[in-house]
Amino acid sequence: MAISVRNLVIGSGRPKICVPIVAQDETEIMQQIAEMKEKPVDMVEWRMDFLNDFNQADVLLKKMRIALNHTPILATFRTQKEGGHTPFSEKEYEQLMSSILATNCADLLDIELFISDEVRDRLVKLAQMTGTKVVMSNHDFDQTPSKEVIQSRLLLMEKLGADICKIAVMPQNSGDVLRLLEATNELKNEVQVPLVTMAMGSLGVISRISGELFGSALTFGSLNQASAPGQLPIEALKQALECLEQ
Ligand SMILES: O=C1C[C@@](O)(C(=O)O)C[C@@H](O)[C@@H]1O
Repeated sequence: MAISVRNLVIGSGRPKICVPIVAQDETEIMQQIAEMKEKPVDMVEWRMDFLNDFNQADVLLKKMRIALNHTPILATFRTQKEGGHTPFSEKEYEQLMSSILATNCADLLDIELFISDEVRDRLVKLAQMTGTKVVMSNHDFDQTPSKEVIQSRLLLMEKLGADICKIAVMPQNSGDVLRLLEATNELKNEVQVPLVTMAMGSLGVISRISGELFGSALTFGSLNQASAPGQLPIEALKQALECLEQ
C-alpha cells in the first residue's frame, strides 16, 4: 500500500530516490542542499550521526526545512551497531529524536527496530502524536539473514506501528541477494505499508534499482559521499530506474 508524504507517493510506481546528507556541520549541510537543487531528488535523509555537535540539531533542522522547501525530510540517527558513525547512548538517542520531533520539521523519523523496546515504543508514540511518519529500520552489515528472519523483522516493524518498514543486509554471494529480493517480493502484497529493502555492497546494486518489480519503495542514492556501501550516484540511479520502469 502506498503512503503520501507532502506530494510524494511512496509505494507505487518507480522507487523514490532518497539522498542522504552526510555532513559535519551547517556549512556542509547547506552546501549539499544547494548541490541537490539540480538533481532528481525525491526525498532527503539527514544522517545526524555524522554531525560534529548534536546540541544544535533541532535548530539546524529548522534551517534545513526552509532550505529544502517541500522536499520531504527523513531524520536518521544510525547507531554504531547498525553501521552509524558516532557512539551514542540510548538515552542520548531518545533525547535527540524527541528534540527532532518537537520541531515538527521532519516528515519522517527513522527508528531502529532493535533499540530497546521502551525507547522504541515511546518514540513511535511521540512520532504518531506529532504526525511524523515512522520508518522502522534494521541493518545487518555482516551477513544476510534467512528469508524467514528478514520477513519476520519486517512484519514485526509493521505490527509495532511503522509507516514504512526497512531492512538493509550485507550479501556474501549472489544467492544472498536473491534471498533478499525473494523475501521482499513475497511480502509486498501481505503488508499494508511500503517496504524498503536493499542488499548493500557491490553485489547488491541490483536490489537498489529493481524495487518496482520486487516491492521496495525507496532507494538511496549518493550525492558525494555514500552513507552505506553500494549506493549509486543520484543520476546513475535515476537512469537505471528509468530503464527498468514498467
Ligand atoms: O537505512 C538506510 C539505508 C542505507 O543503509 C543504504 O544501504 O542505502 C543508507 C542509510 O543512510 C539509510 O539510513
